[in-house]
Amino acid sequence: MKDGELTEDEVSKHLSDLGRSATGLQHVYLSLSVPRKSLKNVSILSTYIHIQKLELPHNKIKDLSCVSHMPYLIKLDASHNEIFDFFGFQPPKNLKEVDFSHNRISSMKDLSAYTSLRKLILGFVNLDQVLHWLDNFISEIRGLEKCSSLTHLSMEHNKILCISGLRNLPLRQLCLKGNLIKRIENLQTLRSLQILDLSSNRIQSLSGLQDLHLLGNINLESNMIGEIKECTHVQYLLLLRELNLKRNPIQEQPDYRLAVIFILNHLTVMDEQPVTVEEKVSAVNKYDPSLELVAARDHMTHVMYQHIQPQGIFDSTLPSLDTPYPMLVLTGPQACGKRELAHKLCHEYSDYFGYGTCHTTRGPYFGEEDGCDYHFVQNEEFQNMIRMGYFVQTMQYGGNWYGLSRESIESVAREGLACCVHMELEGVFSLKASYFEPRYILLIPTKTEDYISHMKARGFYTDAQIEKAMSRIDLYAKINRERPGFFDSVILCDDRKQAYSALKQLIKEYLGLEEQEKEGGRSTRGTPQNTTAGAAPDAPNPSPSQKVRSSDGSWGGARNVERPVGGARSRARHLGGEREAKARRVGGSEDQGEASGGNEDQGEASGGNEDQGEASGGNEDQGEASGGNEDQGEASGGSEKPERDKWGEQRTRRQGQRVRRDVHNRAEAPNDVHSRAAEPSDVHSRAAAPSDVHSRAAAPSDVHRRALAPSDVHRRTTAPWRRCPSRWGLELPKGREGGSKVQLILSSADNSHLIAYKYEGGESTAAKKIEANPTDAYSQNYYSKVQARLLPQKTSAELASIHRRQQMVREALVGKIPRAYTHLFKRYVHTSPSLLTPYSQSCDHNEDSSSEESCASSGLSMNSSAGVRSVGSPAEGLDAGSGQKVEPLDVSLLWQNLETLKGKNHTYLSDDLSETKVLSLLLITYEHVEPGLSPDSSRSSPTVVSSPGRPGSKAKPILPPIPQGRKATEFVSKQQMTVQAGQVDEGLP
Ligand SMILES: Nc1ncnc2c1ncn2[C@@H]1O[C@H](COP(=O)(O)OP(=O)(O)OP(=O)(O)O)[C@@H](O)[C@H]1O
Repeated sequence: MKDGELTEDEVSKHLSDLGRSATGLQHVYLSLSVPRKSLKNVSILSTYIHIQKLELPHNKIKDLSCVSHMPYLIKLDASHNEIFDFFGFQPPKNLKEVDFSHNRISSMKDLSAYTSLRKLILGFVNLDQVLHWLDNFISEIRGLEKCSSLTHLSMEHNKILCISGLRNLPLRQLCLKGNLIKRIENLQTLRSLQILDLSSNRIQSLSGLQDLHLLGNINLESNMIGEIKECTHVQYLLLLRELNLKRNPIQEQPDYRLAVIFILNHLTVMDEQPVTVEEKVSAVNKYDPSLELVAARDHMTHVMYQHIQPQGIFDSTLPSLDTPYPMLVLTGPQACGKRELAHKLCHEYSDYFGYGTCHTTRGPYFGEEDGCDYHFVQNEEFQNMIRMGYFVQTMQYGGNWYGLSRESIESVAREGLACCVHMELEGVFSLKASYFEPRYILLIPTKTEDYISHMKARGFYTDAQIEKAMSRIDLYAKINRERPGFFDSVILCDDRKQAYSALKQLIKEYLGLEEQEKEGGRSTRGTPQNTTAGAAPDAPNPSPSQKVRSSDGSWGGARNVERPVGGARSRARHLGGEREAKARRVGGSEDQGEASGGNEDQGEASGGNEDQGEASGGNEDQGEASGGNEDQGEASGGSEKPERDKWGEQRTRRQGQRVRRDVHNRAEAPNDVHSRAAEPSDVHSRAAAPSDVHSRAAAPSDVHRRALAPSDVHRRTTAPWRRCPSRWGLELPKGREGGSKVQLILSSADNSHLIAYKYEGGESTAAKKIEANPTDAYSQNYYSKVQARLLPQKTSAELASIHRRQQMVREALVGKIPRAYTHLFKRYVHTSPSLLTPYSQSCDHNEDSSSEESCASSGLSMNSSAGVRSVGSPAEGLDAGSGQKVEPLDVSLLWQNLETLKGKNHTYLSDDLSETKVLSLLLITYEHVEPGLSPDSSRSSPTVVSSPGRPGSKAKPILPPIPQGRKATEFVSKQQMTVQAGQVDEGLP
């Protein structure tokens, strides 16, 4: 090759692809490739007119005019040459691919004649001069407008300053790498673009790509993209699979990769690394966690900090197995009115509710008061509070932190009030993870225009905030739709007044205030069902659409339970002047009158499960039991409020050691006893409201549980919500008249059956089988919850012990076994055979299990009426007994308590005991108050004997045997310790 001139010999060596000419008349070579020959002159190629593919890369060619004689040329590679003249030849008609990269082309020209052009490579067209003459670079894309077939354009490493001249091209691949482009622009018409390389430019934003829906690969390496949010510009490019953001400032963002993967969740390759499934899951969990996950994290955080920081014991709100601290949570989207409603409610029902003030890091709006609407704190302080474990839950909303502190709740609880708070959905989820068990009311707007205009009218919110709040309406609706029962109730809040009425109605129903109001208007009391249907006179009936009862009916359940209690109380209060007058005569105050003679107290004392539980389980409750629980507390403290809060009764209890002192009140006020007994109206009123007594007595399980959790008894006093568990409706046996005190309860395993009970006066009637209301999901859930908590805690030894004791109780009751308890029951058999007779006979004749259980009951009954406390302590009896080593199990205490019933009561036994498995035994005795009864005898304390303590209680399920000769008092107190753990023994004899 001479002077870089291409010769015929050279050509002939490099020809290839023998084929037919375009005319098809002759055979010709179709391809010529002469690379790296330092060719300068290729003019000889003018004679090779049939060439279709010409490759002359890495030569020194400056002139390609020979191509003008190649009409059939399809592909031209003239890269790495020294060509100045851009397309300096006549356009071959079928020219489809041209590579002019690495030449010396400084500007583009009109290529409209090259209509067949599909691929044009113009990279590094001015490489040699890059550093010298900016003017000689291609700085602008132009001349391609008519290249209607151009699908591939590469103009890398030029000096293109801005993207232009590509309008409506059918480009599928575009490479503008290594230019000076600052902005992605003018690409929106490239609808076919699939691969875009804009690497090594000065691009700061991905804006401009959002319409390129076929884009699958974007290379933006070595640019100036700094914000993760830039990725949102391409997040709706659903075909985008590969993105390269290497060497961009964005890489320094924390968790950059996860963040980008989260936004662009269709990516399969990112920064030239495959995106793994794990990364995608982590990204979602990090940036869009489910509400449950948020709640769990929040809860975990607070639990952890509560554990690692020293904490005061907030006993008022401690979790209790049966009676969680009462809380009301109003939830709903921002500015739906929940805060306003919460304030209003707390104001109007200030005897019941206190506003739980949350903390927030947002600044106060105009008119907001620190400590009233929120505790406004700085972010630093808030974070510190989190670390100190002060919060029950927290949440970030709109860039601000919100948190409900334990102290906020506790300060309300200390007042003896239920805590009313408002919060967003995440807060609800978080609270649901905590030990609190609030009632949740969803306030939801349905008229979006009104909602928006309300938010606008407040003037606090940006459009984005309004939009966010709006979007959350759907979230609330979705949760409500998909999780029946998640909210206890739903109130539409388009109209604030109506919403408040609906809320009030719910609250009133729950509190039983409606009942009381009705009772205020008429002396007779409706059934719970009657009152359910009725609306409060002063509250407009919310339309069904406004008030949606939760699927689990928990409000309803609560309501139905509450009413009898509230009704009884109000009835007791309404009972009238005579009793009050007497009470005043005797005790100097109405409250004393109530304490000693009030039917409420009687009802509670004799039949009230909770009060029995309290009575026997807690020191203060003993005071209650013997003196009329709350009323005596009040008696010594002052007059009763006209409409005293049930929940507020705890205040009375808390306030008062006086309650405990009242243990003696009765003894000191025997006249009260007389007045009480002398008031048949009381008894009758009670008889007239059997469900009242029974609703309370009918919850043996309640007593049972309470006895299982003696420490809870104490805490319960702070838990006005506690009346809720009395959901086990007990039907009063027909034919009973007069007498009302349930003396003895033997509960079935599932607590749904009352097996035997006993009350004073009236005719003998067998107890009815009582089923827990199956529709009361709350009860069912509640009970299974209790069971779930109890069961796993029992060791096999405990279970064996329980079983053994149950067995022994059964056998002892039917007089079959001579073991540990035998002597106890023998004593009773001898002391009170008359009551036993009919049952013991039936036992003799019937060996089957049902009769055995019947006999068990009868045995209990017999025992319950045997022995009088004053005769001798159980321990004495034990000591004097057979001398056997006796386990001081519940039954021994049972015996002790049975003494109090000696000869005073009739016993009624279940007539369907065969159906009932006696798995737990409860004995509840209350002092027997009868006319003429001596103060001393009436002072005997009620006691609950129960099966083993619940996990966490101090009660040991299995007690050691009593050493021979142990004193009765020791034994008793030990036993009671199991029930009354941690409680002072005030009031106990
Ligand atoms: N501790 C909390 N946990 C979760 N959400 C909370 C908490 N405290 C307040 N919120 C909720 O955060 C959202 C924002 O509260 P903020 O008080 O700033 O809003 P607002 O415009 O006054 O609306 P609202 O009238 O609903 O309170 C509200 O929906 C509020 O109920």
